[in-house]
Amino acid sequence: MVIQPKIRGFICTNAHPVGCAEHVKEQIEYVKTLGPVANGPKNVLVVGASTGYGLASRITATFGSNAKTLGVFFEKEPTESKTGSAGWYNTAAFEQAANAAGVWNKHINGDAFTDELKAQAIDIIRSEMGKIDLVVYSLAAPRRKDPVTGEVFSSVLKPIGQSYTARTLNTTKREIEDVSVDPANDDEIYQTVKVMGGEDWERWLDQLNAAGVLADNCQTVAYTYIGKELTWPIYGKATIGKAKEDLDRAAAAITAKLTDKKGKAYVASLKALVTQASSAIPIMPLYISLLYRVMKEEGTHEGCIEQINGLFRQGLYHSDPVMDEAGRLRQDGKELSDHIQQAVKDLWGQVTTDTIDTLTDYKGYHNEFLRLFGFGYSHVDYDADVASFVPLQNIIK
Ligand SMILES: NC(=O)c1ccc[n+]([C@@H]2O[C@H](COP(=O)([O-])OP(=O)(O)OC[C@H]3O[C@@H](n4cnc5c(N)ncnc54)[C@H](O)[C@@H]3O)[C@@H](O)[C@H]2O)c1
Repeated sequence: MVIQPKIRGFICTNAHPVGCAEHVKEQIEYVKTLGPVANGPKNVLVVGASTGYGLASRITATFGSNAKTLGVFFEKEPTESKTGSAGWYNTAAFEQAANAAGVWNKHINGDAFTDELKAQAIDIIRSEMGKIDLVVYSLAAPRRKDPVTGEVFSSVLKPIGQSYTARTLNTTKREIEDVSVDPANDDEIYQTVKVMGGEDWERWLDQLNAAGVLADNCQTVAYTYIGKELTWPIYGKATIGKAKEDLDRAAAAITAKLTDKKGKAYVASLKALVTQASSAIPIMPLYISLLYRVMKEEGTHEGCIEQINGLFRQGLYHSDPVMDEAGRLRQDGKELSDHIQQAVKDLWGQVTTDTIDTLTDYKGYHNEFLRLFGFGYSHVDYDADVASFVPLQNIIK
């Protein structure tokens, strides 16, 4: 079939297998050019492994360290008549490259919040991998069913305390407009923490630890975004920020429980980037379009794969990693530097619908958004007939 992008609001509802393979290939090439990660991981579990930061983590572990990876994700399987989701096609391309390089890789497609999936992962680790020395937790999900009570929680992206009004870029209309978001109530805050906080990360580590499948000196990392004044009202000091604060609590709890094996849990703060998750956050399309413009001009722009390689090479596997006062690993220093934030703020005040293309890098933002779904690659023929069905050989049934 011929596959063209179908964009609905902030999401693209289909994906292109050939373009997704390009998206993965570029990241693999980047890791290879940097060479091996010194003392890198050997046996890695990546929860949220198919897109964004989790995919970049899996690629870095595989092609920077020859590590075995078990990837967990929630993706739509393609059929002969329907495209799959981007994460499925990304994984197909990843799997092909990892198999060709002779590096073990398997995947589980399902709900990572369930205890059944965790048990399934533990079985595979025990029978096929050996003890895990790195667990990457990179989930971005709108809902979570509590595995104990069965209650379903939903996350919201809302400010806390007062409503928030700001200029944003309406990506459907391609216009600058004001957006107002009402503050969350206590229940919405609670539910967001239940979904995006540290509870499930901790549960993963508890169950892995109880099963005896964690190696001595193992590490685990969960990803956060901290930001600054410009994004605090809708992120850092909003519902999602509350959930992310709970990661700090969970990191301390996990580290305490792993004392015997000298294990360590880290929260890593990463740069704002276009991913499926971030494009859903109000004002982020404008903030990121302005940030890209400013950081590209300065030559300091980075994508997921650059950020994760920085995290592995200067953080997780560095003998003296740079940490903030709360013990978090940071890769967001350049984004949060005063002069970059000030430049973004200045442009934010000036930009109008007519100046979107001159004052922001919306073109770059939009192209990167398309690439998340395998579109927007100049050397891929989007009029060509391609098979939508792409099987995964190494998927656990
Ligand atoms: N994008 C950013 O700007 C940014 C910045 C800093 C930190 N982060 C954080 O990084 C993490 C990953 O975000 P991302 O932007 O890469 O998101 P993403 O949407 O690209 O990836 C989410 C991943 O989670 C998986 N997933 C979602 N629900 C699942 C479920 N129920 N069970 C199993 N897998 C499930 C998806 O399949 C995918 O692999 C998040 O914690 C996010 O807050 C993102």
